Amino acid sequence: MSQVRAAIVGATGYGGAETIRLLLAHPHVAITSVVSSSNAGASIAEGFPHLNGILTDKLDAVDVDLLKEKADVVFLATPHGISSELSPKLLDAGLKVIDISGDFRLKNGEDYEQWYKHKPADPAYIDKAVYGLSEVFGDDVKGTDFVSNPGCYPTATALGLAPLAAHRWIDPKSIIVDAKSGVSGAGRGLSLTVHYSEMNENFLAYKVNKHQHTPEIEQTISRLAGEEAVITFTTHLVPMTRGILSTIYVNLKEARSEDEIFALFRSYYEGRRFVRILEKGKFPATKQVLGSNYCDIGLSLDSRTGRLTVISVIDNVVKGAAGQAIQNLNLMMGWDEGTGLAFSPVYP
Ligand SMILES: NC(=O)C1=CN([C@@H]2O[C@H](COP(=O)(O)OP(=O)(O)OC[C@H]3O[C@@H](n4cnc5c(N)ncnc54)[C@H](OP(=O)(O)O)[C@@H]3O)[C@@H](O)[C@H]2O)C=CC1
Ligand SMILES: CC(=O)N[C@@H](CCC(=O)OP(=O)(O)O)C(=O)O
Repeated sequence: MSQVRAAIVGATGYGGAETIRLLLAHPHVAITSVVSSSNAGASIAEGFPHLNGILTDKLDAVDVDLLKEKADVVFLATPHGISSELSPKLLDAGLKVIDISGDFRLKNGEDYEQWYKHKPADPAYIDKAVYGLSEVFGDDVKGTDFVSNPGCYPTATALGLAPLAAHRWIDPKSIIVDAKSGVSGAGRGLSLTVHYSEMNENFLAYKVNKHQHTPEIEQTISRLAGEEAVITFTTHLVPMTRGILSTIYVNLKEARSEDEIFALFRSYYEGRRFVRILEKGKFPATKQVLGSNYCDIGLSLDSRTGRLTVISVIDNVVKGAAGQAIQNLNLMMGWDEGTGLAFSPVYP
């Protein structure tokens, strides 16, 4: 099989660097361009010494004609508001695009403007973008040229709710999500919040009732449940580098046993190797998925309140970004979805 040529725009950020790390181990992909808007001409290894002797290519400038010449598929790991302009040009040039940013996730441009505070993309391209929550909408991804990769919190949260929503077992207006992330979720750029002495031995809630992932989770759950979902969603920063733990509370529409709920999750994710449903009474820790594409889910039905608690963990830069992006490339290309991703989590 000839190699697919991949370019990474935003290669000097955390999402881009992780895409590089994972693609270097992919048997059917060759990295042919790493792109920077601010540092073209420098070696990628200059800013990322872990790549010394592995990938030392010079960074290319952002240039659609050059990308057309050098690549078949472009991963965009850029801040919001860049892909909305760049993706249409790349698609028009005949390239495949996997957008790791949030620019094409929301189907309603007004929602995007309200939550992301950027101008929405051209509606024709928003329509074209396939939302790539791989285990849930993977069939839509097959054969497409344009994937909008889900956000990190929405990946952990929606995977924890999808079987219940798709089978209409839950009240989609009763969902409360309490989610925590490591600081790499905020990217490589510096800010006071992620400063070591501010974050070390600290734990805080942020963007309360204002997080841009709220409408994305609602969009997915509404689509699956066939009725409008409204969620309460609170995000927290934890002093660790990687990992998301999403604790989800939800009311069932009708009484169900815990065994029925476990059976539903196991059958929904049957054959999907990256979602692991834990045994009854076990709950996941972020460390058990560190550096991997797994999403581990624990469940508990509280017989006292009748409420279900779902706990879902991912590595934000792998399953929450680069790993799922590559899983989506595999689906786009008709390869096994686990190609290049079949490694164990890092432990300890
Ligand atoms: N970190 C995470 O866990 C996750 C991130 N994401 C999303 O992925 C995207 C990237 O995030 P992350 O890697 O964390 O962010 P970073 O801040 O670490 O990296 C973003 C990179 O984008 C590049 N960039 C900035 N401006 C432009 C521009 N005008 N044109 C092209 N490239 C530009 C910068 O590199 P340079 O100056 O060299 O061009 C920078 O290194 C974001 O949209 C984020 O929301 C999604 C899921 C998880
Ligand atoms: C810890 C942290 O700051 N996380 C980021 C997640 C950003 C991300 O990955 O999501 P988007 O692609 O939608 O920006 C946040 O909460 O905004």
